[in-house]
Parts: sequence; structure tokens; C-alpha cells
Amino acid sequence: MAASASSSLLSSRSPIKLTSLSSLTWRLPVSVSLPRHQRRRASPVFVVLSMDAKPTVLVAEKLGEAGLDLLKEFANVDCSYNLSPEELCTKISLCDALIVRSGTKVSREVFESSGGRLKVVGRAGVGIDNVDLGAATEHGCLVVNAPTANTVAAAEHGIALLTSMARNVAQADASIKAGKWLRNKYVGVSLVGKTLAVMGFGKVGTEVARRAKGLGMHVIAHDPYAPADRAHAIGVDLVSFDEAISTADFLSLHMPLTPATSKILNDENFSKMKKGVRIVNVARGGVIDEDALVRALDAGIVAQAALDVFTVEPPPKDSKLIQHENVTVTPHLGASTMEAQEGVAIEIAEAVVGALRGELAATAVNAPMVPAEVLTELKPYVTLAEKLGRLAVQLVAGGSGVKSVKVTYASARGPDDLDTRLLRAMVTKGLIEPISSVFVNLVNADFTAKQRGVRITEQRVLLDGSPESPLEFIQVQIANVESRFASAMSESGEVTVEGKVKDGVAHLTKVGGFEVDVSLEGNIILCRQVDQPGMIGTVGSILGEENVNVSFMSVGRTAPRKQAIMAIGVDEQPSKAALKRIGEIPAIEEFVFLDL
Ligand SMILES: NC(=O)c1ccc[n+]([C@@H]2O[C@H](COP(=O)([O-])OP(=O)(O)OC[C@H]3O[C@@H](n4cnc5c(N)ncnc54)[C@H](O)[C@@H]3O)[C@@H](O)[C@H]2O)c1
Ligand SMILES: O=C(O)[C@H](O)COP(=O)(O)O
Repeated sequence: MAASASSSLLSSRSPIKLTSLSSLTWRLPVSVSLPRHQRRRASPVFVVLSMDAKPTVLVAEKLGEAGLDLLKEFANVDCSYNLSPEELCTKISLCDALIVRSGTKVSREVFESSGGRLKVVGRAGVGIDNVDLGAATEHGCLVVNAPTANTVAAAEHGIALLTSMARNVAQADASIKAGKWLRNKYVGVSLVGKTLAVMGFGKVGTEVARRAKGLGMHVIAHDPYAPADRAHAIGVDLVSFDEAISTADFLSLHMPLTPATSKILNDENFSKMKKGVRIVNVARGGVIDEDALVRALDAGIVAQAALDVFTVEPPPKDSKLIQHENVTVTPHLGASTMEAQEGVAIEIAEAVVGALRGELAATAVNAPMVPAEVLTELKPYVTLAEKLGRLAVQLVAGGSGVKSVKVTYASARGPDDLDTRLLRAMVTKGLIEPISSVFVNLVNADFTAKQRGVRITEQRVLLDGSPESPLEFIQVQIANVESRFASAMSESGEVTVEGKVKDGVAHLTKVGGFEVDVSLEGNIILCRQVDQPGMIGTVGSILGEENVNVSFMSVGRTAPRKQAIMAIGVDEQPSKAALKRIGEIPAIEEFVFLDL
């Protein structure tokens, strides 16, 4: 038996001031009860549990070979294209990750059908409007995309549509193949000197703008979120939506499909445009009200449109829009170059494999992105945060209902130098997993807490000293509850546990008002006792006789020979009989076994 005892009443830390209180103010009613057996061990995972078996990745749309090769090094890869929604729902329960392009709807049903196994959805491209992000988050499923590899391809396709529309290339080609020679009919318009409004000045929009300037066009842009200096740097003026649509000879659409952009080009806005305007859309079909576009084409407001994307893909064959003689169409080819598809495949395969390994992806769409170096530094604190959550919730008397949790981070670093999102998520994981069947991770932690009516507030304590280590201690307090272990209540009436990282290992350093020091590596027995000689030996002997290995012992007391708390780290779970024997030691006033 290895046992060490320490007792300390004085705290060496020096709180200076409280900063940046951020809170998640959720107040749904919830009542949680505390089962005696804890179902999961604490695990220092970020996004997914590490898996012993090879994970399975379902690739539901064509992906470049280089990406498939990367996936195959790490996972079983099932390439099944053209699945019906029902087939996808059936298959998904056997998959840890799913990779799609824009042609697969990853609906709520898909997440529900996965039975919790699906941990990552990789979108091999930019637009994630085909993935139900809300459902993904609720199910703790990370969504990653490949946002950069197809930018140039999309921009080049936009320019191809712009130039070919202006010179009637597609229509003229079709007419020659139909045996005609119509030189007068297909007189085009010139681009040089014309005003192009780029709607959405992001990655693709910027590249389109650069290229259009090279064609001698006057380029303006509208994007409520783009910085004006980035536009100025390439000689583009950012203007209001109304100015853009009313002054443009050509409009090129490059914004995402969101509730705010859905059908943003509608009857009202077409009526504000210059007569004879020409429109290119390589963004998403849904940003245009397609019926309104047909009316605007028929009325001559819109002279021509060149469309790569449609509200419904593929669009109905008899669609008036598709059949319109002034409309040029391509079947969502913006990202379809050899180079872009190879790049996208590698980008998404790396993101999915990283996520399956438990790393946080740089292209996460529904989780905070935490840089790798920050993650490395925070790793032991992540473990500490989760274990403190697990301890705190187990100290709550069953049926009390955990509703109000305060997490305090003490650090010499300023608030901007300490990203606590991961820590908060792990405290939440620790709080919720022992009392539910929900798997909690960085993706769904906030959602799960909100759903269960757990309000988590965060507080920073700014310490003097060196900001070398990110945190001095973390404290977790649960208010408005009773405790199974009365000594865990702070003077102000909260269940309180506090811990720090020592030599890379998480330690419990405070329970209620008592200072202890026990490494959080096994399980813990907490005893409140009268401080008197022989207690460590008495409890240690009982555990030894029951073949329970003690990893650590620590005693915190209010004053010599008064009350003390003994924290005992044990590798195994003691039997009921052993716990009963400990409880029967006369000097022991209360005790609790906590499963980490
Ligand atoms: N046709 C294709 O094959 C293809 C290929 C790549 C990208 N895309 C689509 O093109 C679009 C742009 O892609 P990206 O990579 O440039 O994305 P991006 O995120 O880099 O750029 C989108 C820009 O739109 C802006 N925006 C958001 N709301 C807006 C609004 N209401 N009005 C104006 N601008 C708004 C954003 O601020 C952002 O700057 C996406 O919809 C994407 O799915 C299509
Ligand atoms: O959003 C995108 O990346 C593009 O629309 C490409 O979609 P795709 O991968 O289906 O070609």
C-alpha cells in the first residue's frame, strides 16, 4: 500500500480580481438523480472517444483517390454512392464517419438512425446547407468541411459562365450542332468597362473579383461581413445591397445559403435592377427565387442568367427556368476540376481522420476551433475539468436537481489568453455523463446542458505571478442542492470541489472548505472524521484486507484534533462490506465513495 498524507490549512494563492463573467443562461426545468453506479470512466477526449477497433467511414459521393487512400490507412472505407435516404439511414448505424458532397442530404433522420455511432460528418466542399447542423450538434456529431480546395475552381467556373453567357457560347454551340449558322442572332455584349457586382466577398467572390478586374470590368461588391480594406486592396468598393443590385450590369452571386440569403433575389429586388442585367450564380440555387427569375427574364429586366446551382438538384426537366432560351446552365460543376477534387478529397480525409483520432479539426463547422498548441497545453486541465465535474455531481444528494453550476478559473493570464470553451465543455461532460446516458463532447456540451436546464456560469480569478502555466486551479460549485457529504458544502452553501494540475496530473485540492491533495487517477473515498492518531492506518488496513490498493491519502483539517477530511485514492472499487466497515469506525462521521 502506498500512502502519503498531507495537510494544509493555508492557501498560497492570492486572488486579485474577478474578470469576465460569462454565463450560459439556460433555465429549463430539470431534475437529475444520482445513481450509485457510474457508467463511464472519465476520459480525456476532445471530440470522440478513441476507438480500439478500426473505425468505418462511409463515403457516400465520389471522392478523389488521394483522399480515399488517406482514409484507408486509418479506417475501413465503404464507398457506396447514390444511396436512397432510407439506405443511408440503414447503413449509418454501422459507421463512425460519413463523407458527402452537396448531393446527399444529411438530415435529422440520419443522425437519429446512427444510434450515436456517427461521430463525424465530412463535407467534401464548402457549402454545408445539405447537413442538418442543429441535429448534428444535438447528437454530438462533429461536422467538418473542406473550405479552401475548390475556391479557384468555383471562381474559374463563375468567370467561364460570365464570359460564355455574354457571348452566347452555349446557345451558339447548340444551334450549330442543330445544323444552323446564326451569326446575327448570337451577337453578344462586351465585358470591358461594365460594372460587375460581386455578392458575397468571401473566398470565391474575391477570386472572381480579381479575375473580372483582369477583364477590364469595374468591380463592386456587397458583403455585410467583409472588411473594406480587403476589398480596397484589390481595387473593389464595398457597397450596400441596394447600390450593388441597382448599379450592376452583371451580378455574380457568392454568398452562402442561409435564412438571411434565401431567395434574396426576388420580385422586389429584381424590380430594382437595371434593365438588361445579367446574372451568374455559382453559389446556391436557393439564394434566387427561381419563379421570380423566370418572370424577370420574361419581362426583359434580366437579359440573361448563367446558373450552376438550383433550388432542387437535379432540377425538373421541364423547368421553365432551365428551358429558358436566355439561360445557360451547368450541373453544379463549380468545384469539378481534377485539381479541386483531389485537393478537396485530401482536405476532407485529413479532417475526418483527425477528428476520429480525437483531435479538434481546424475546419470544424459546429464546434469551437482550438489551435493544436493550445490543446496540447490544456490537455491536463481538460482531464481535471472533467473529473471535477464528475466529483461535484456525485457529491450532490440524489433528487436535488443540478441547475446552477459555477466554474471558476484562477490564472495569471488575462482573459484573452485563456480559452475556456473546452474546459467548460469538459466540466459539463463530467457533470452530465454520470447521471445520464448521453454522450457529451465539445460539440454538444452546451446544447446538452441547456436541454437539461443546467445553467453554467464561468468566472475568472486573475492571479499575480507568472502566466507560464495556463491555470492555477479550477473550482466547480453546484448551488441550490444538498450534498451526500455535508463537508463538501462551502460556507456559502454550494457543493464545492477544486483542483489543480501538478506535474501534468490532475489533483483534487479542495472539498468544501477543506484542503486536501489527492491525485485524480483512480476512485476516491472521502471521509470526515475526528482528527486523531491512527485513522490513516485503520482505514488503510480495512482496504488492504479487502485487497483494495490505495494510491494516495491526504488529510485536510480545520485545526489539530478537530474535524478532518481524509481523501483516499483507490485503484479498485471497494466492496459494500468494506465501505460498511469504514463507515462503522467510530471516529468517522460521514464518508462517500466517488467513481472517477
Ligand atoms: N458551384 C459550386 O460548385 C461551388 C463551389 C464552391 C463554393 N460554392 C458556394 O459558393 C459560396 C461561397 O463560397 P466561399 O468559399 O466563397 O465561402 P465564404 O464563406 O468564403 O464566402 C461567403 C461570403 O458570403 C458573405 N455573406 C454572408 N451573408 C451574406 C449576405 N447576406 N450578403 C452578402 N454576402 C454575404 C460572407 O460574409 C462571406 O464573406 C457558398 O455558398 C458555397 O457553397 C459553390
Ligand atoms: O459548396 C461547394 O463546395 C460546392 O457547391 C461544391 O459542391 P460539390 O462538392 O457537390 O461539387
